[in-house]
Formats: sequence, C-alpha cells, structure tokens
Amino acid sequence: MMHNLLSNCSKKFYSRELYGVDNVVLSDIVRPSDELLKQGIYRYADVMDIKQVQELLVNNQIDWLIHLSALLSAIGEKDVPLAMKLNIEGTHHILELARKYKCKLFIPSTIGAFGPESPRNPTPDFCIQRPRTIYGVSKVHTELLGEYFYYRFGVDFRCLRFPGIISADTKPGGGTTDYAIEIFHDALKSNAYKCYLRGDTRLPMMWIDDCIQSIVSIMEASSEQLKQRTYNVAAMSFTPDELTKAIQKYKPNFKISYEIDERQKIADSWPQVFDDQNARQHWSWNPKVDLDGLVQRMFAYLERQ
Ligand SMILES: NC(=O)c1ccc[n+]([C@@H]2O[C@H](COP(=O)([O-])OP(=O)(O)OC[C@H]3O[C@@H](n4cnc5c(N)ncnc54)[C@H](O)[C@@H]3O)[C@@H](O)[C@H]2O)c1
Ligand SMILES: C[C@@H](O)[C@H](N)C(=O)O
Repeated sequence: MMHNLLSNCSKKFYSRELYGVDNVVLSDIVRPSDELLKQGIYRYADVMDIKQVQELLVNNQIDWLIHLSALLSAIGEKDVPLAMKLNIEGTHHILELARKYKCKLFIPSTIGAFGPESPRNPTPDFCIQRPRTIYGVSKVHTELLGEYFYYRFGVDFRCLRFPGIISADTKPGGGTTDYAIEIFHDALKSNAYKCYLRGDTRLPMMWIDDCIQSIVSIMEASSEQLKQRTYNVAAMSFTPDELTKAIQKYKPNFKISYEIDERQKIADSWPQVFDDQNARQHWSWNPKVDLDGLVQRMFAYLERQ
C-alpha cells in the first residue's frame, strides 16, 4: 500500500524509491538545490506556522508524517529560545496535526535525550533521563508527549533514538557528533583534522543508510510488533582515536590534533554504547554498516565529488 508522506526536512529522508516519487513531499524552509527539485516534490513549509503545514498536509492527502526539523545539540545551546520554539512548539504543531488528520507520525529522538545520571555503557531504553542540553530536554519532551498522544488520542506515534548520523552528501547541522563528518572532509583537503572532542570520547554512531532503513522498518512494523513507542537504535560506537586509525588505513599520513571546546561537556554526558536489544527483538532491527564500512563509503562518495 502506498502512503503519501510528508518529510519536513529536505535533506536526509530519501525514500522515494520505496514509496514513489509522487507520494513523497519534502518540505523545509531552505531554498532547494536544482538537484533536489529534479528529484520530486519540494514545498516550503515553516513548522512554526501550523497553517502552512496543515495546508500541505491537506492538499497532498498526507497520511504519514516524518517530522525531522530540529535544532541540534551544540547549536541549540547557542540559541535556546529558537531551540525551544522549533523543537518544542514546532513539535506541538506536528502532534496536533497528526491527531487531527489521523496521520502515522515519526519523530526522531537521540542519544542526547540521556544525561550524566543515565547509565552510559550500555544505555538501555528505560533508565533515568536528565539531559543537560535544551536539545535533550526538548527530545525527552517529544518522547513523552508523543507517547501521551498515543495513549490518550490513539495517534500512531513512533520514535527512534538515533546515534550520531554520518552521511557524505549533507553538511553537519550543529551537533556534538559533527566531528565524525568534518574529519573526512579535512582528511581529503589537508590530510589533517583538529578535533574538538578528546581522543577517547566514545559515542554511538550510524551510517545514514542504516538510519533511513530504521525509519522505514519502524514505520512498517505492525502495531502488535511494537511493545513500546520509543526505541534506541545502535550500529557502532567509536572514539576520535579509533576513527583516526580507520581513516589511516586509507590515508596513512592523516594526522589528528585536539583543541577541546564546550562540546566535550555535552559528549561526556551522553551514552557511550547504546543498548538496542528491544528494537532487534521486537521488529528485527539489524544495521548493516560498521566502522570500516562507514569509512569506505565516506571516502568513496567524497572522492567522486
Ligand atoms: N544528525 C544526527 O546525528 C541526528 C542524531 C539523532 C537525531 N537526529 C534527529 O534527526 C532530525 C534531523 O536532524 P539533521 O541532522 O538532519 O538536522 P539538521 O540541522 O541538519 O536539519 C534540520 C533541518 O530543519 C530545518 N528547519 C529549521 N527550522 C525549520 C522550520 N522552522 N521549519 C521547517 N524546517 C526547519 C533546517 O532548514 C534543516 O534543513 C532532528 O530531529 C534530529 O534531532 C539527528
Ligand atoms: C546525536 C545527535 O542528536 C546530533 N548529531 C547532535 O550531536 O546533536
């Protein structure tokens, strides 16, 4: 069965092969590239303006909503009022529209929804969550409110807590895990990278294709399979030192140096290793790409550019 699907963030949810070009509407507030416009439907919609999203949803007979727009952890700390507006008020709009129009709704959460009091290695689905960033607080809010809308109004809310997502074709959006993307660009440009996290900072990470597959899998899982509405998903965990060693297999002269900044404090409060056994058991989550696979894919893509 086909779904009309609205993904309100232009970049990372490429599911047109699966659901059909005319059934996927991408929306954002940024000016789209020519390439993006050629790929299918793109519409401007600001999630702060509920009427704009409502119009899009009605006019396109949307029945699945993939709500991705958010301010990430590091950039959120630089503009807390905007993060509160986008991540909290924007999410309220989306939840309300999903309720009104009976849409199936996906909103991602993050490793950042945990905090210094959470167990860090491994971090299970259910444990204390006291994040210390506005990003993390907004995502715990999303998890709880989404589940409330499910139990109270029957909204088919589905949520995955993602690790740092690594992709080659988009610029990082202001996260604490950005180093693991920037490092590849600098490796190709100058064979060196100055990292803002300590070399032993272990964080969960995931290749973009696994991320997209996890969204498709949870959206297609039957309600009976889902024993909870928010799941951790994991693929790998590594440190900047370990990533450097994996990069040096391709570029033996690559050098890393360190200049630690405020993002270290955020990373130190986050999970090191994610426990995703519930996702694996309940709806057969099974990531494909490990650290070497990720490095190989990044270089293959970037060297083609
Ligand atoms: N990238 C990661 O490592 C990661 C990890 C865990 C969870 N997530 C979640 O995945 C989602 C997408 O993350 P991302 O990395 O693509 O973020 P990003 O910062 O790269 O993209 C966010 C997008 O939201 C858009 N946006 C901003 N304000 C908007 C508005 N008012 N209306 C509509 N769109 C607006 C931006 O233009 C941008 O394209 C977020 O919810 C994030 O929390 C991402
Ligand atoms: C982990 C994730 O949510 C995002 N990449 C961030 O660092 O903020």
